[in-house]
Amino acid sequence: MTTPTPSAPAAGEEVLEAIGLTKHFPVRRRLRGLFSRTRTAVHAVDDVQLTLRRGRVTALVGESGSGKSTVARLLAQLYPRTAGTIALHGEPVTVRGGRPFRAYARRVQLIFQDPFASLNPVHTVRYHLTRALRVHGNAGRTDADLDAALRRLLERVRLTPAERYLGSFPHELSGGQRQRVAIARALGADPEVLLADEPVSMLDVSIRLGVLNLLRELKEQFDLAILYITHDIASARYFADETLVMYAGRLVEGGDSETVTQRPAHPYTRLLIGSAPDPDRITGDGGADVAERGDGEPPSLIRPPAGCRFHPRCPVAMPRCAEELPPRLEVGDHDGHWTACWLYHPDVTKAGAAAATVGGGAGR
Ligand SMILES: Nc1ncnc2c1ncn2[C@@H]1O[C@H](COP(=O)(O)OP(=O)(O)OP(=O)(O)O)[C@@H](O)[C@H]1O
Repeated sequence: MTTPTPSAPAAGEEVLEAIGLTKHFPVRRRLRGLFSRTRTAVHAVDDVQLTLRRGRVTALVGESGSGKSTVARLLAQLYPRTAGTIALHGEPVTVRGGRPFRAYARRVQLIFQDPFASLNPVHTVRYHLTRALRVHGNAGRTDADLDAALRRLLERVRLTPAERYLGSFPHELSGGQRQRVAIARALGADPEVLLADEPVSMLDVSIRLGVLNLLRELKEQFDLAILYITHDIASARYFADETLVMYAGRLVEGGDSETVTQRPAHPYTRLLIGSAPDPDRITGDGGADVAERGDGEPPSLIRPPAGCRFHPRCPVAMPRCAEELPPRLEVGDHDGHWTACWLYHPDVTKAGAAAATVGGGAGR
């Protein structure tokens, strides 16, 4: 793991940044469309800006299909992007396979939702961890070095005594233990960034908190920058320092987790938080799993709605919302709290204030 040195960057320092990150997946044309000039594409991610900082968890929250996993895969450089920049410590990076990819993966590791699928069933824990250590040059020179490194990794994810787990195959472990092995494997690279794509959503409710607490401890111990992808906004409040809300491929709100979850500004975030309680939730208060909510459908990402993508479902949409894309606007209640919603444009807030003065009504 990164040992703090006098020149080590301070906690909170920017590690990985996405600027205007965009991914459109081309759609294969049917015979009828072969003669048409228009190319169709799934607009999975559009113009995403985000910054991951040392020692901080950033949650990316949204319903199924909103583009969260695509953001993680783009940040991991597993997909080429359609547009935008990914910068590591301020340096734009684009890598496609080979040695540069390995060097990048040493610093930026991805953890998947399903630890069973991501671990090879025919190999033991020892094999998986040894491979990660070797690929990233952290296995040492002797067998004793390797043994010590393996033990350290398992201790870090609280799988002790190590001997009990090293010879196990994935099917011999519980879901939580498998996810801990997947986390240990990621740590084998000694990364600065962990991209955790729904790391607990496949796990039993009773063990989710344990795995999130482990990630939090690791974040603190090693000053990791963590992107936590989830559809459960309540767990974002519990676990993340900052929360970003994604709808239909675009970010619609962001700020510190307490503010975004307690004083949501965007009508979509409000809907997320106000929806029916979800029995699968990690914590008992507030928030819900939008993927399970019944009201309204996310839009087609092949022909996304003009203006604000949420306007067809929005209970307070104005004519402008269907025409113009809202920019990021300061909400004004807390430093850094922003939303992409016309309700927060100075024109609208001033008109609201005037109406409130005259009639004592109108507000957001
Ligand atoms: N390889 C691909 N080819 C074409 N379309 C894709 C591809 N991968 C994702 N998509 C589409 O991009 C959109 C965003 O998908 P993505 O998996 O990123 O969403 P998500 O928010 O992570 O959803 P989930 O929580 O279900 O994983 C979806 O409409 C999806 O169908």
